[in-house]
Amino acid sequence: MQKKSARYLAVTLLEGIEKQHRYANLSLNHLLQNEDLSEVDRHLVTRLVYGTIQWQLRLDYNWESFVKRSEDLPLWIKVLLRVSLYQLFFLDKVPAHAILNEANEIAKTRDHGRYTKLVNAVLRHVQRHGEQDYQQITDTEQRLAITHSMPLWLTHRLIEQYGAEKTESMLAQVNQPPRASARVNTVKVTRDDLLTSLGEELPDLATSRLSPVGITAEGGNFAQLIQFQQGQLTVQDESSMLVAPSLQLRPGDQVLDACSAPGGKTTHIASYLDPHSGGRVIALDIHQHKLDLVDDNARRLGVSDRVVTKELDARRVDKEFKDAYFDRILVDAPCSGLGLMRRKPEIRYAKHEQDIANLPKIQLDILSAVARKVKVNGLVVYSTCTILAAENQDVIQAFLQKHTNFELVPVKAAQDIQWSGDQKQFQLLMDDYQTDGFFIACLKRIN
Ligand SMILES: C[S@@+](CC[C@H](N)C(=O)[O-])C[C@H]1O[C@@H](n2cnc3c(N)ncnc32)[C@H](O)[C@@H]1O
Repeated sequence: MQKKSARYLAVTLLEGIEKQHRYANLSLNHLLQNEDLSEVDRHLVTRLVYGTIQWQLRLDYNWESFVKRSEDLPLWIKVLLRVSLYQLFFLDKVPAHAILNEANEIAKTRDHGRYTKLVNAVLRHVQRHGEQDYQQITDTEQRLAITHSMPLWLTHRLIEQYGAEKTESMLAQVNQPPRASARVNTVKVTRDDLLTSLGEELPDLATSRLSPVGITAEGGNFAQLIQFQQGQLTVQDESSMLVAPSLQLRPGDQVLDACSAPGGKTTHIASYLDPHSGGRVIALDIHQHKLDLVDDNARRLGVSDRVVTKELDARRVDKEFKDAYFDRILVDAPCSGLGLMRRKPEIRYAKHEQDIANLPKIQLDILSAVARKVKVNGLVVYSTCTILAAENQDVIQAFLQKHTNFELVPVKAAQDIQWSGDQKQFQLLMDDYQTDGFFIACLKRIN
């Protein structure tokens, strides 16, 4: 059998991601593990998959107007055109004739070659006329949506919330390659010692500007290092590392982590606790298979002695725990994840306004259910990896209206961090420190 080319593999993978709503990173890892590809081809497939998803709407804008009833075309043609245009516009080193030839070869293998002429005609046309000039789009929302490849409804919501200028700056950041980032596991090693041992292994290694336990690198993959297997570090975005310090933990605290899987924050919380003083974090999740990941992570990071996992819908905590039992509670709520668009570019197209409309109720229900379980003077931290007020500030406002025995207190961080907007509610945006978008609010029970 003829070996499949990198471009053919990228087209097939992208088709599957879109049709079956799969995660790009998981699908790509699976492909890279199962196909026998050279290093060059591995890089090319990775670039084609992420780049094409990132710029999808902008790429479509460049061909759709030349094709009648473009929406009726089979998905594989749309994907093939996107992958080809991505190479024409973004990859300087690939000659145009090679891109067109390969697209032609792929088109011949599908649907009995029925669409080969169309694919060739569209690509020749775009090659002759070049990329569209987006500055010509007079409507601001549409211009930003196309330029940065963001669905129009989402661009509209962001402009409404943050204004056009901030939205543009944020969106420009979203399509930049993110730095790799990891949290040092201080249970096993100090940051300085780990940096020394990582030495030359990773390019452009640096300490985080947000967290005293964060490290970043220009490229590379922290999860492939021996230090990862040894539990000296774990992969985590710098923004997520701000959650555990905001709980202001003490060694003997009883902590509830209401939505814990896969355990990034549970294990960070655990690093502040001392099992000999009775310190413990109970990690809940609605899915048992995800809790297995929390257990695996706790074992690898050497904190199993202070982590207890339990399958439970956090809205049902009443069945399991007495009121005022915990010193600290974290609700790292299920959310739209729109703050993660840099690392998961497909999120922006997979989420629709109606999916998001249902989330605030679930978020508020979880927060309200667990709030009774914290002691007087104890803290409940609410966090999400999204940037929409409906899932963040509005949830907090609705909670405070119903729970007059709680007040908002400032979010404590170990390092000086600047953010715009309400200073009591921490909303980090992707362009602030080139991290994921993240929200944290700290609620204190006052009686
Ligand atoms: C944002 S993720 C948590 C990430 C995690 N805190 C970490 O740092 O690795 C939200 C989690 O909430 C879980 N979840 C969703 N609904 C839930 C519910 N009603 N009760 C408990 N967990 C829930 C999901 O399965 C998911 O694992």
